[in-house]
Amino acid sequence: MLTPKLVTLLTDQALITIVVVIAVVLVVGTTGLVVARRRRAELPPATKPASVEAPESVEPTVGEDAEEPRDTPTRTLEDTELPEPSAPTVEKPESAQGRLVRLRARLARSQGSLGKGLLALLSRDKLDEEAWEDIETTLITADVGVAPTQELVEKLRTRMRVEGVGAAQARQILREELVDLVNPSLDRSLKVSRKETQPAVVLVVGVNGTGKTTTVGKLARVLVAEDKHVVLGAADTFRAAAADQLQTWGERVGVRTVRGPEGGDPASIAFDSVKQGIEEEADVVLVDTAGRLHTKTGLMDELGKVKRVIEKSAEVDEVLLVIDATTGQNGLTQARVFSEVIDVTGLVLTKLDGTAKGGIVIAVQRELGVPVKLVGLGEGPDDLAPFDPEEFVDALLD
Ligand SMILES: Nc1nc2c(ncn2[C@@H]2O[C@H](COP(=O)(O)OP(=O)(O)OP(=O)(O)O)[C@@H](O)[C@H]2O)c(=O)[nH]1
Repeated sequence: MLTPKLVTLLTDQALITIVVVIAVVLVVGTTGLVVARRRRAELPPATKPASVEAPESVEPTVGEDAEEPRDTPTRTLEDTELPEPSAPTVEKPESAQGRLVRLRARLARSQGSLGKGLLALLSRDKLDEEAWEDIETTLITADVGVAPTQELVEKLRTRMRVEGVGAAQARQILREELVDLVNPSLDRSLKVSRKETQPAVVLVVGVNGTGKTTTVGKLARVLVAEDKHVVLGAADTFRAAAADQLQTWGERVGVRTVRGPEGGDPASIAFDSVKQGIEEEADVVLVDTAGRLHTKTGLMDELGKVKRVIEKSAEVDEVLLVIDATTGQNGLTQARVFSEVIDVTGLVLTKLDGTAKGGIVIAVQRELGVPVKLVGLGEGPDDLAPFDPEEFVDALLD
């Protein structure tokens, strides 16, 4: 029989046992939970599958780009080549010596028929009246002009009579007389040297289309090849593209172009370009002008103003008149008008490569009393050369 004392003792033991069991269960359970949490925290992050199936290609529909997208999986950073930063390339213009040799050959090619024609006629065994008439016609056809032709024929007649005939003799006499006619005593040097505090200023004038802008560009190259510091003035505000054209010429040889608004005042641009030249301590400022020949008074007003405005800050050292050699008598008439409105100091004969009428050199010098200083012999950037009478005549006779 259980005594009350025994019952109390049993109950106490049972209670202790229950408490111990609960405590053990609690401790084991908590430890399990903590370990499980830690394990989960230590697991690596979920990775993508090693290969992903490319989606089936789908034809692009309206509004989608039909080309392969730029960011396809095959494009990696390594295949993308970065472009080299492009530095502006400045050209080195051809030296004077190089261009003279090359252009002499071109001159000989274009003018050969004049020289060879004359030589063939003069070398005839019998120089009768008909032969002399043919010589005259050849000279007139080559634009030598009537008065210089008669002068030359007269001298040739006398010398051939006195000194005798024969091919070698004829060549020598013709060479001497032609050189004399082109007048080697004229000063053909270009005034392009800086003075004490000022750059030299060259104004380039002439009828539109004769090659003024091209000549300014080519002349800049001649001067850069001589290590001169050049500034260009785009005072041809009449033809919209002229300033761009000039700037392009300048950029090719690292020369600055001063320009103004389209249709702006040419005199103010000419002034600004000279001011820029003074500031930069340039050797020479080349000013391109518009060539429209509206009326003589209009032309006089415009060119006169350009010159006067420049002269507020610097002297104008050269006024170069550009004449297109292919325009013959017409070109001469236009040149006369220009020389009446402004004091021309030198002539530039362009497009001599495009005509066999090199006699224009003689005619135009006679007509205007001004020396040909430069000749244009092609559209290439270095196709401009100083004019040399002996070289010119030798090229005719080669
Ligand atoms: N074959 C040849 N073409 C030339 C020569 N000089 C200039 N030209 C060409 O003649 C054309 C007219 O030249 P430009 O320099 O634009 O003439 P521009 O006198 O400035 O004309 P405007 O600005 O309208 O007054 C261009 O196509 C030139 O390439 C040359 O010596 N030989």
